[in-house]
Amino acid sequence: AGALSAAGIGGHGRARGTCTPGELSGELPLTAPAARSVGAGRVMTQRVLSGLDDRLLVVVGPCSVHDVDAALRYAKSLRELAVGLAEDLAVVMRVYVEKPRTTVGWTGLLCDPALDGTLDLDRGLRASRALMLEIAELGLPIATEWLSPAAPAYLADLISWGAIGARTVESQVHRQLASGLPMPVGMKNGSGGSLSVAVDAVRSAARPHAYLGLGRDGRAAVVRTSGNPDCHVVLRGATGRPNYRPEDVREAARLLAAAALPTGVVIDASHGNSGKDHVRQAVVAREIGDQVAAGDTDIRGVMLEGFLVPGRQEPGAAGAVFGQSITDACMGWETTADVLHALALASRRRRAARG
Ligand SMILES: C[C@@H](OP(=O)(O)O)C(=O)O
Ligand SMILES: [Mn+2]
Repeated sequence: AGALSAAGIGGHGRARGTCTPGELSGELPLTAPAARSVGAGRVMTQRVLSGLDDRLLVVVGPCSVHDVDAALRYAKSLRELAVGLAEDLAVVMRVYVEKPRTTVGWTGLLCDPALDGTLDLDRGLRASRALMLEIAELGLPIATEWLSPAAPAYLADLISWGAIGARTVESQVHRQLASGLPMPVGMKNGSGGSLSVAVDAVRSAARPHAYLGLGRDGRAAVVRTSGNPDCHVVLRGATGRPNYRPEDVREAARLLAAAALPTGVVIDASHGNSGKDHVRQAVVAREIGDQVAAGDTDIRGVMLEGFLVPGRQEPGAAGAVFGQSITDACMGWETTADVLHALALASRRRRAARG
């Protein structure tokens, strides 16, 4: 008999209560410094995405967080670099605690903090919120992908920019979720490369919705949303089909304009745009920088996957490498810093070209 049997549905699962969102916030409250960082990060991303702020948004960090010490070490280095480049770049750190898998695999810090399939979500929820709090208190805005519809109730107050991934961008559940979130949300193009599903997702998320959700008290709730006006498309390519080039940005702008939506996009230099090859990713990021320097104002931001050590390793590998991704391959710190300097120069050149 499954959990759903309690509801008379029958099924193969079983449910056991966990902390409510209110209880987790009570254990790990949003502090004033963290709230200031989150709020400033939301205003920054909204202003850059709308074009009010002419800098370039850079969403950068590891594909996934599996080791909180390594993530914090990275955050401290990134914060320092972000301050130095703040004239030209608006930097937000990827703190991805939920990982969508094409088939099966490790599902992230929130679901499997021990990296061993024990799926201790009680521990993962706390580890995720505690890490995000520490990073926000550094004054570094945080980006994350929203996967479980219940996750925002526990973590949204710490996030300045969200993503709906390529595997869930067609999901009405995720579009409804995004329509009520208090931060800009990037809609990745479909895993097969479809731009239109991302444009549809932006349109849907901009509208009010009502859905069955989770309240802070942990009870099921009817969630009513007003619509999120700060959603946008993220060009992340697809297998063998990169979409970061000028003609792709023009196509995205055409589809967005046809839907009476703002034409600004973020381009993900990783994933389908570089075949998850961290060496190729740096080349792609520089090419995107060239497009920015040439004056392309529809490119509002760039997503990069970078960590302390380049490449990737298997989860739980013997002799695990500190600061190396256990999901998609990432650029190392030095390469990421070089790319950020190049993107800052590109942003400066775009500003100069616009006079
Ligand atoms: C999950 C992945 O995003 P995408 O949905 O583009 O594969 C990522 O950002 O690590
Ligand atoms: Mn990734």
